[in-house]
Amino acid sequence: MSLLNATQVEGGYGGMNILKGVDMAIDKEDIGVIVGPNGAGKSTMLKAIFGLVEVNGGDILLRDKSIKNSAPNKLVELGMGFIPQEKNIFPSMTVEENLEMGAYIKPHTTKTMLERIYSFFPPLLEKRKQPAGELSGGQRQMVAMGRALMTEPTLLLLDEPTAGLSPLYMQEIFDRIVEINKAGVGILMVEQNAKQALEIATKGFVLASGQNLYTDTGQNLLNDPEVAKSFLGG
Ligand SMILES: Nc1ncnc2c1ncn2[C@@H]1O[C@H](COP(=O)(O)OP(=O)(O)OP(=O)(O)O)[C@@H](O)[C@H]1O
Repeated sequence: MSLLNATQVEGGYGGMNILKGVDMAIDKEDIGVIVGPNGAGKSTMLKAIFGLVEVNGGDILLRDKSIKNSAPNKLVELGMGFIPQEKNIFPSMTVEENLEMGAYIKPHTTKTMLERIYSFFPPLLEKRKQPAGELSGGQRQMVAMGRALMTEPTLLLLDEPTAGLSPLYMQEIFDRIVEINKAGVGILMVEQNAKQALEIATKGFVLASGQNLYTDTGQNLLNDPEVAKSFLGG
């Protein structure tokens, strides 16, 4: 049984299908990375899984049950977390308030979860009383990830977690993602920093024009000359 099994997903905006039959399966042990050119439908696929984009065809199963077109709040209750690329923190609230907001469906676990989040992201403990908007880009991304982890998801969806970060912070975020995965959370993320992301990917998906072009382990995609030439900058 896959944690997530999306088959032949069609969907998009206003009746127009951006996704034209996309397949994607993720297990608990997996770090799945979606790469591909601008406009390929990478973000649209994540949003379709999280109920933010209408799915018109195919199916999306979470632990063998269809969640197609389920509302995001229901999906959070079922163990899914989603971190959008933009506006993923409340800048005027403190780091800790941001994290506490994440625990809304399980308020009784707040204290334990805060401790767990601070162990994943030590810099956040130090800055817990500061407004999140004052933090560096990498630390703000940690707040966004921490907030999503407060509900103890089993599947975490991340839309370009390293966008706009320096190479050092990028690697730090990827390292944290590996640790979160090792703690038992399946990962599916969209990345523009394709090479570095595929390094940690157990599964890589190259999307183009709303379709799967290549699906393989991250390492095999990195070693594939065709993929390297067309999608990884040679
Ligand atoms: N809210 C929306 N309404 C209508 N069309 C949209 C909307 N969001 C995205 N699109 C269109 O859907 C297509 C796929 O967009 P998507 O954001 O999924 O691409 P992507 O592969 O994530 O690329 P990028 O790296 O540019 O974000 C694009 O043609 C885009 O213009």
